Amino acid sequence: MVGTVIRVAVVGRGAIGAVVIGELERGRVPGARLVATVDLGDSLADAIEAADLVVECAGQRALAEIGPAVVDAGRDLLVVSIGAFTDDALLARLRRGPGRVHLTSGAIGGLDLLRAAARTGPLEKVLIVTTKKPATLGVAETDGPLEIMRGPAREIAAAFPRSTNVAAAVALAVGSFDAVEAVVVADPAATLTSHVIIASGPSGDYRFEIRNRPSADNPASSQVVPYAVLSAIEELARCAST
Ligand SMILES: NC(=O)C1=CN([C@@H]2O[C@H](COP(=O)(O)OP(=O)(O)OC[C@H]3O[C@@H](n4cnc5c(N)ncnc54)[C@H](OP(=O)(O)O)[C@@H]3O)[C@@H](O)[C@H]2O)C=CC1
Ligand SMILES: O=C([O-])CC(=O)C(=O)O
Repeated sequence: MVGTVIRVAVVGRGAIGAVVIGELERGRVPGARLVATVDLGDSLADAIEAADLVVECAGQRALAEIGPAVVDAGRDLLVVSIGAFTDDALLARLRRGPGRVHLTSGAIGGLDLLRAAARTGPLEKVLIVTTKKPATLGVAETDGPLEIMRGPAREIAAAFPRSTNVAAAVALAVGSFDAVEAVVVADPAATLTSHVIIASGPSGDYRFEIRNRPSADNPASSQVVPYAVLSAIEELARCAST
């Protein structure tokens, strides 16, 4: 299979999708070729037919709508809107395949270490605190940092579908949506979006602090996210060709 090029379809042409599409069009991902892009109203069936890999950049509701058709057709699916998997049935449905489901690391990192730590035994504590500007979270202006919501990652990722997919990514890495506590903070001074992840367990104590520049096109999404998607596509292309 050396020299295989994977054919990529991108669903969603918003802040994340547009950058992914542009970089693929410019040939910046070795081993991958853009064959289709899909926005609301376009034919998903044609894109699935043309592609080996479908990249979802369209939101949690869109993932639930398009995911089954993608994997049923035997196409691989790279998921950005991971918070949709607060619905256990959706994740189980997609994992039935035959297409495979892959997740982007998105706006955060450290998921590999958290996954390893969770294998050493139950983690005593896993916390993710996300801080964004109030308008970005869709809440009223605040005078200073204000905690908007705290709860299990399952509730938070569903309550803020455009802003806390990272809580779901942490939950999937450690294997529990209910053991991960997530907090959303609105802060008018948050010119950078921050995600602080704290965990402890038998293998040690962990603390990651991520401070991302928001996308100019959609401040709810961090600028780095499409580049995480592109890295994942490159890795999948490398795997397909060896
Ligand atoms: N894993 C992570 O770390 C992160 C995940 N995300 C997730 O990524 C999603 C996309 O982010 P972003 O690009 O910034 O959002 P945008 O709102 O900028 O773009 C989403 C695009 O998808 C389109 N769309 C909606 N439904 C469908 C559908 N059924 N089929 C095809 N296209 C559709 C929208 O069209 P229209 O505008 O017409 O509705 C819009 O153009 C977010 O909603 C969020 O859930 C975001 C950041 C980080
Ligand atoms: O881009 C980010 O910083 C995180 C985000 O919106 C999400 O997890 O949905």
